[in-house]
This record gives sequence, C-alpha cells and structure tokens, in this order.
Amino acid sequence: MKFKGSPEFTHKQNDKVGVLITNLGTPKAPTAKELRVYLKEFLSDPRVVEVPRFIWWFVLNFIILRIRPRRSAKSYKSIWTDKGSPLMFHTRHQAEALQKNLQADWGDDLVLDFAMRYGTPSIASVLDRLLQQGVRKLLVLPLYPQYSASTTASTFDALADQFKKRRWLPELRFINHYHDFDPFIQAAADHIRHHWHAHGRADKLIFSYHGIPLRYLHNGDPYHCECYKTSRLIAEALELAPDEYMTTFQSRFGREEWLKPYTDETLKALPGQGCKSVQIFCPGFAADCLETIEEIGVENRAYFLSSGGDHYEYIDALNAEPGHIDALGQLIRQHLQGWEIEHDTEKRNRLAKALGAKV
Ligand SMILES: C=CC1=C(C)c2cc3[nH]c(cc4nc(cc5[nH]c(cc1n2)c(C)c5CCC(=O)O)C(CCC(=O)O)=C4C)c(C)c3C=C
Ligand SMILES: [Fe+2]
Ligand SMILES: [Fe+2]
Repeated sequence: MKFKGSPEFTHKQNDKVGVLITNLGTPKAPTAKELRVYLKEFLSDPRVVEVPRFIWWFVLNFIILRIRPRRSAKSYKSIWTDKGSPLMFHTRHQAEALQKNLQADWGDDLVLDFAMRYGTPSIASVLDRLLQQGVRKLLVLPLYPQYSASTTASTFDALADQFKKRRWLPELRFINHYHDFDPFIQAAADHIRHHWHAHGRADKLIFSYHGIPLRYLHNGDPYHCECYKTSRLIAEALELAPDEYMTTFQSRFGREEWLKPYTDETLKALPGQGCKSVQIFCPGFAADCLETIEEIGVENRAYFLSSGGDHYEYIDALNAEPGHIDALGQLIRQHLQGWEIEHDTEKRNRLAKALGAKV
C-alpha cells in the first residue's frame, strides 16, 4: 500500500482538534556517539546549510562529523541535568502547562503534544499518535518567535514529508511566527522587569538572537527584520531609550559571514566603550538550551569579564513560566478560531448507520 491509512478508525470516535508544538531537538545523551547522530540529521537538512549537496556531503561526513561531536558532547555534558537536556524538559513542561491552559475551555475536544524537528520525539511519531486519537484539525506551532527558513520552514518541510505519505490528511494550520504578538512581547517585558526587581539594572540590556548566514538575509529571509522588531517592541514596553539596549547575533557556525553585530565581539568591545555592566536576554529562544545556558551564560560571560567588564547577568528564557504559557495559550486560541467541535453524536451515528458502517 502506497499511502499510510487510519485502519483503527471507527465512526464512534469523536473528532478532535490537535495542537502540536515543536522545537529544534537535542541529542539523546551528551556523548560523542549521540551527538554524531543528532548533528548528522540536523546538518544534513538543506534548509539549515544551503550549500550544494555533493560538496556539503563530503565536508559534513569527512570533516565536521569527525571533529564536532566530541567537542559538542563536552559542552552538552556541562548543561545536562538529571532530568536530561534542558531543551527537552523545558519543552515538555511547556506542553504540559499549555494542555492544562487550553483544557480549561476546550476540555477533551483538544489534544496537545510536542515534537522535535530533529531526533525524538519525532514529528512522524507524534503525528501518528495525534491522528490515532481522532485529530482531524491540526494546528502546528513551531516555538520560534521569529520566522526563518532554517527553522520554521524546515519544520513545515518535515510535516509536509509526513503528509505526502498519508491517506487521510487533517485540516492544517501552521503558525509562521509570533515575533510581534503583543502578549508575547508583554510576557518578555514582564519577565525582564521581574529580573530587574530582584537584581537591579545594568548599563545595557542586550537582546541576543541565534544568527544565520548573512547570505540567507540577502536571499530574502525575513528573520533579521523580525529580530529587530521584537527587540524594539520589548524595549518600548520597558520604556528603554535607544542607547539602553542593543540587538546582537550569536552561535556562528562555519567561516562565512553571519548576521552582525556578533554577540561575542560586542561583549568583548563594550567594556572599552565604557559599558561595564550588561544583562542579556535571548528573545528568540522559547526555552533554555545549550546556546543560552552555555554560550551566553558561561562562554560570553568570560569574554565580557576578561575584557574589563564588571558585572554580567544572563536573564533566563521564558521557558514554562506562567506569563509565557498564558501568551502562547492566547496565540493558540487566536489560531483555533472557528474550529470549535460540534457534539452531535446522534447525527454521526445516524449517518454511519445509513451508510451501513460499523458504529
Ligand atoms: C549550521 C548552521 C546553523 C543554523 C543556520 C542554525 C540556525 C538556528 N538554530 C536555532 C536554534 C538552536 N540551535 C541550536 C544548536 C545548534 N545550532 C547549530 C547550527 C545552526 N543553527 C548547531 C551545529 C547546533 C548544535 C550545537 C553545537 O554543536 O554547537 C539549539 C540548541 C539545541 C540544544 O540541544 O540545546 C537551538 C535551540 C535557531 C533559532 C536558528 C535560526 C534562526
Ligand atoms: Fe542553531
Ligand atoms: Fe533587516
């Protein structure tokens, strides 16, 4: 059979609305072996590395996958907890909290689950589970506030690959971005205000986003503009003057030029320009992960302090904190409009009998 069907379907099954939240994915364990598996899948995605395939195949397999897994495993070991990878447990907590938040008005009509673009739980396995539960309308929310082809479109590709293989497709809605969604902006501003209340303020607030190659911006990726807009809106909510905050880009990979200003170079230069204390928040990361905890929390702290800075604070990602869950709940509700389910069991049974089907 060419297309995967839903043989377990019965006419008694209630239709449900499904919400699938996704994030990037993380290795299964902080070992070179598991990193090799994870990096191979991630870096083989043509949305992530836009280089001719035959050249990239050699570079990836003969250079990168021989060096990077061991190096990255060391970094992952430093952030690994007894609950596993931070990205995984924060995403799981977000899913649990969002399910509760939405159940308040959707009850059992809605099921929410989470999947990872790379690694596990895979989009394929979670999609199977949702469809088996009777999901006929599916809303997908990739937890990337700013759209980029390397993340958001890649998630869409993975879904589309699954749909190509299946017989009975659900209705689909896909949230492209939420970089300027007011409840998200207010949740970020409240979170920073809360941090100020507990720790005081610094000379500058830095908004650091994951970078992408500059070439992707020139080829039409809106990510750069969306990052700047998020920064501006959070800064406006916090009533910051333009010289009290800045936007930077972190996590470069490879030798080509990426979006600038680079976070690490900025932090090395700031003390020499008279800025001795900074606080850093990463509005593009819905959950703390290697790139925030280690790169911003540890590595860049060392750059700033060893360049003459006095005080450096990393402000946690929004993770599963109530303000964030409430904002995401509002975003999901907005995109679910019109999908409320009719509870007409009698009508469904009558129709099924008329068709001679098992009910
Ligand atoms: C090779 C190019 C990469 C692009 C382009 C890229 C874009 C991009 N990534 C994120 C979010 C995350 N990236 C994370 C890790 C990570 N990213 C890359 C490379 C690119 N990312 C690598 C090789 C890695 C693995 C770690 C390492 O070996 O250095 C993570 C963390 C995952 C975790 O397990 O904690 C996140 C999250 C965004 C948002 C983005 C483009 C906008
Ligand atoms: Fe990345
Ligand atoms: Fe721009």
